[in-house]
Amino acid sequence: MHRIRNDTPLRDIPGPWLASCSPLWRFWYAVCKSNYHHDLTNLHRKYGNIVRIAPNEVSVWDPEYVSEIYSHGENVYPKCDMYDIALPNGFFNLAVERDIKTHTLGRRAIAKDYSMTAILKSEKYFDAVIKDFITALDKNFAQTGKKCNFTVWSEYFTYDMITDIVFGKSFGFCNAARDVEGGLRDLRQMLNLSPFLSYLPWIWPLTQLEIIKKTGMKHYARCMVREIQKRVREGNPTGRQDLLQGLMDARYQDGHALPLGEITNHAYIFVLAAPDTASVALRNIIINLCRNRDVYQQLMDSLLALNTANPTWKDLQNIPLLTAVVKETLRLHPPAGFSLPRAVPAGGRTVCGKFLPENTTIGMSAWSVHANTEYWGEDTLEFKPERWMDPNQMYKLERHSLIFGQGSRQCLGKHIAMINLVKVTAQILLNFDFGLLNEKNIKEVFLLLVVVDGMDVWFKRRAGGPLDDTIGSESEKPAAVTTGA
Ligand code: HEM
Repeated sequence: MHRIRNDTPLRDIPGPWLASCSPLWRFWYAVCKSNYHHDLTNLHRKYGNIVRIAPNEVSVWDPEYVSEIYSHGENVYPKCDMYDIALPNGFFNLAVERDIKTHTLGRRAIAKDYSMTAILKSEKYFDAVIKDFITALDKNFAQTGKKCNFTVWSEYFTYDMITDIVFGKSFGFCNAARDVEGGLRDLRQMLNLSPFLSYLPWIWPLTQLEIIKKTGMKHYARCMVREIQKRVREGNPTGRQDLLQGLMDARYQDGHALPLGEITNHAYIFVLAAPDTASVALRNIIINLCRNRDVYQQLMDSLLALNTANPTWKDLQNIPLLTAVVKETLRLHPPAGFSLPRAVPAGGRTVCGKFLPENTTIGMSAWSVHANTEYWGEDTLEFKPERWMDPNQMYKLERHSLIFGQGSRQCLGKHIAMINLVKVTAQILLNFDFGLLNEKNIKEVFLLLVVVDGMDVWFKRRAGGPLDDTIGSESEKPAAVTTGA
């Protein structure tokens, strides 16, 4: 232990003694206590801008280093070996590829389909999924008076949303009001295992055991493979340009198509990356609106002033507060709770005044970075959407926050997530009055992502809202919730 701690230039970097010589410190906080997102921030408060959190790993707190560690181009810090945990099938995997050149070429081959302009072409399909969600909330909760387990229902929505955009049809969780084919149960099982596997690397060989593969992802994997094989067999009868079609049409610079194994990996990653991140964001948006009724009221007034039951993305851009509420929620409760680890490039680097040799693992946690009062000011932990409406603050936030990561590995689905979160929030507000139940049961759990469990919500049709057929004359009411689909 003495040698692990001291036979390295990292010996001078402050941090807990146990962390400097064993992975057990992190295992205790990240796996056993499940509060690691806050524990890490407290470490930085105690030890400063750079902290040793494992024998070969440091965490950095100063937001100015975001552009150094998560950059574009030649100077990129590559992803570290923690990403090898994703089960390899031998084909390129966008989210876990560590080689910079391979990643750049692979991302370039598909990136055009994920720009804001490209994603907005699917707006009418998003509207249809949102409509299913609103109708299901109305039928199952507003009309019955039953409490809604919003932890689960927000996942139904985001799973429907991502399967619809990837495969051209949703898996129908909202309509069925249940976890179709056990896909969400599989995702949760995998999420529960992920800190354990990530922070105790010697456990990795176990992931190859048949029994773990089967319990973890059996149904989920079966659904993905079935949809892809069907597309290969039957072509694309609807002609809809969904993401799967985009992947099949995509070409590398030299003209070659993506092999099927690579397409499968992309589809897997999209359906893995979206439901948990976006659903936890939606839960936190609802919580913040319930706890900040002044902001809620301002938003309602602006939405009603639009005078339409089906505002488009473009209409909603006239309400900067709405996008600000979504971004502020993501800033205060970033779904990704782990510290986006990278490997220090060849030759080593000096960071926060400390020399780090090549291959040191280095990372920044969005939770810690966003909580840095020295950089952002004393009110950084307060819910203040207006900070996103001040051009100076917004510039700093867009550049140095880590909600979607930064640089060449920034989230590919950022626009999908933002459009859907903004639009679904608007529809929930327009259609329902709502509030939290049993607030003391709501808890955040660190599972690499920071999930929100135990969230119950009541919904009532909003008087005079699109679903309401008892109050107000026809002329006073906005049109019924129909979407462009
Ligand atoms: C609120 C929702 C979301 C959040 C907060 C989020 C957050 C992130 C973050 C922080 C990263 C960087 C990880 C790293 O650097 O290690 C990332 C990467 C990624 N995300 Fe998201 N994500 C969200 C939604 C989505 C959606 C809807 C998709 C679906 C297409 C998606 C696909 C990806 C992919 C493919 C990557 C890897 C990109 C690469 O390495 O080139 N994400 N996301």
